[in-house]
Amino acid sequence: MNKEVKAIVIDHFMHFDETWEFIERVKKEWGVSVVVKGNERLKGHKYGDVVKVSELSREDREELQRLGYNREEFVFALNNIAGNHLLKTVPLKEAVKDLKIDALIVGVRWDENPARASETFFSPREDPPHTRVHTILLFTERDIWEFTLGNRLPVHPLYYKGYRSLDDKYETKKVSDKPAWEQNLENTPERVGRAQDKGNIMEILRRHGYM
Ligand SMILES: Nc1ncnc2c1ncn2[C@@H]1O[C@H](COP(=O)(O)OS(=O)(=O)O)[C@@H](OP(=O)(O)O)[C@H]1O
Repeated sequence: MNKEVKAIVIDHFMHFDETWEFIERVKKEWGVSVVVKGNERLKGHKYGDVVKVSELSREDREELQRLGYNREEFVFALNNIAGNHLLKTVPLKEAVKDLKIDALIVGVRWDENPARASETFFSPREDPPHTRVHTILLFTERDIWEFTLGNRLPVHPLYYKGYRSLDDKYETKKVSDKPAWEQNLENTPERVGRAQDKGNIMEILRRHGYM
């Protein structure tokens, strides 16, 4: 892999241990250069803590204002708009800015969520200015597994254990005892084990820079 190409991992402080082990393994085996970026201003909070907006840094308060969030508190978790935005989108935007990234390749797909269904392959963004490059928009979940297993690509160990779509360790649920690729991919929802997909959270988050 070209050493100039960097992979960015957004650390929302709630990844599974297996996710970090997997990242280390891929780094070593594939020689991928990985940059880890989190919202360090929020480090130290624990999952479920109630965070007061008035105690946030100016940057984070401004981010919540832009989002139209006007409550006084939010829960430190990914299942709500404020927590998710500050822990994922904000560090992502800061990484794009700090690393002076022109093009960010993101693995979102049309069929994952209605909020992603009209995404384009090259998607210009303003805050900060860059282009999102969505190379696998047209893949189905089945296509992903056929490509991954067919080419013997490394597989995150939790997919063997019945998880179907992975995010944080507190709220991502295992949905079967079968490996992800042996599940009924065509007739059951891929992201049912994901808290942040409830309601229209994803749509609002995406308007503000979410993946
Ligand atoms: N923590 C973190 N760090 C860096 N990049 C990330 C992260 N989470 C999601 N992504 C990117 O978003 C793509 C879609 O994955 P998900 O649908 O699981 O994302 S999300 O959690 O709803 O954003 C995902 O594509 P894949 O890596 O192909 O799954 C990534 O490009």
